[in-house]
Amino acid sequence: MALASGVRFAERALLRPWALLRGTTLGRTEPAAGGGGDGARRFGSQRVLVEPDAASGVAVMKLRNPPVNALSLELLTELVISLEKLENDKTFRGVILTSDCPRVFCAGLDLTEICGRNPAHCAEYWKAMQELWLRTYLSSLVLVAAINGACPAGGCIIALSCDCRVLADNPKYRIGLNETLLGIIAPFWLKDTYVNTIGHRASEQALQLGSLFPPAEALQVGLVDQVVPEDQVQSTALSEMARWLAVPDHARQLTKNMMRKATADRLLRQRDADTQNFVSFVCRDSIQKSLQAYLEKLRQRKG
Ligand SMILES: CCCCCCCCCCCC/C=C/CC(=O)SCCNC(=O)CCNC(=O)[C@H](O)C(C)(C)COP(=O)(O)OP(=O)(O)OC[C@H]1O[C@@H](n2cnc3c(N)ncnc32)[C@H](O)[C@@H]1OP(=O)(O)O
Repeated sequence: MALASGVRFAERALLRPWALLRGTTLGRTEPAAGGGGDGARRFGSQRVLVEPDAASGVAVMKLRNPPVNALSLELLTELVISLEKLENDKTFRGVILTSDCPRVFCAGLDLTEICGRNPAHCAEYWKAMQELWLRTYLSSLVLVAAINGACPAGGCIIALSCDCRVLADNPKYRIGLNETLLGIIAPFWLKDTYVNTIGHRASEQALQLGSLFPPAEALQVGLVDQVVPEDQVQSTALSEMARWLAVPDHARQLTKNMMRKATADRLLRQRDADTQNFVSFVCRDSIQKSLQAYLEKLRQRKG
């Protein structure tokens, strides 16, 4: 079959996610509100709600890890498994990724997963983060991010791994990689994803400054493809999806692979070294202190 052998190669190289699954409730299926037939049944897990529409071949995947969809190990694992499930079901050609939590798309890494944790836990956590990025970045499905809330750091990376981004026009919904402001450094594959999206000079500035862009600026710099009123985010994401699905799958998939494979391969070639770098970096006393102070500031800052 003509379908990207490169995509398959990369997919084979990925970890099986099942080993990561702890205390999740994946596979549960329930009728969607008001729904009847198979196409209206939703499935998912505790932290990821999937609303599939078999007729259109599009599923809406909602992150629901309140209060801020921080990427806990469980959420990362459930996202990988839900995506894999949709990829293996040939009924589906596209996924709209959005948030079920008000005002926040995704707050990025769950800092409690790397603060005061032992190196083994940090390593397990980072491998799950790599896995989610590889899966989304190389997904054979069309992925559209319907960004209906704040989208810093790891949240931004999930959105950038999609094929297209629609952001709600609310000045509080800022998007970008703010790692430097936490005293940490974006690893090379986050940097590569940024550069591939907005170019080298804009990334150089934004990464060093830890810039979080409000909607108009995010559109201008190319971090998102559309900015629309909040109540039009889903409908616009669906229109974008239709545009992408109008292209024959095999041609689109091969082209996506051609554009993204080299970037993904860079991580695949040095996954263990990247994990070791991450662990030794975040386990430093000075970095732990910065992260603790940042978390404390977040907890004290309300509203
Ligand atoms: C020299 C060699 C080097 C080689 C090194 C290579 C390796 C480098 C390693 C570095 C890794 C880099 C990767 C980083 C990616 C990341 O994702 S880091 C995470 C960054 N995230 C953020 O900065 C977001 C922080 N959160 C917010 O700004 C806000 O919460 C919000 C805008 C998302 C939402 O605001 P609001 O609705 O007002 O909610 P809050 O009241 O702020 O928060 C509610 C609640 O949630 C807790 N919380 C928020 N974010 C996080 C988080 N990311 N993790 C954990 N918990 C979070 C917050 O503390 C509140 O908790 P309480 O209710 O007070 O308990």
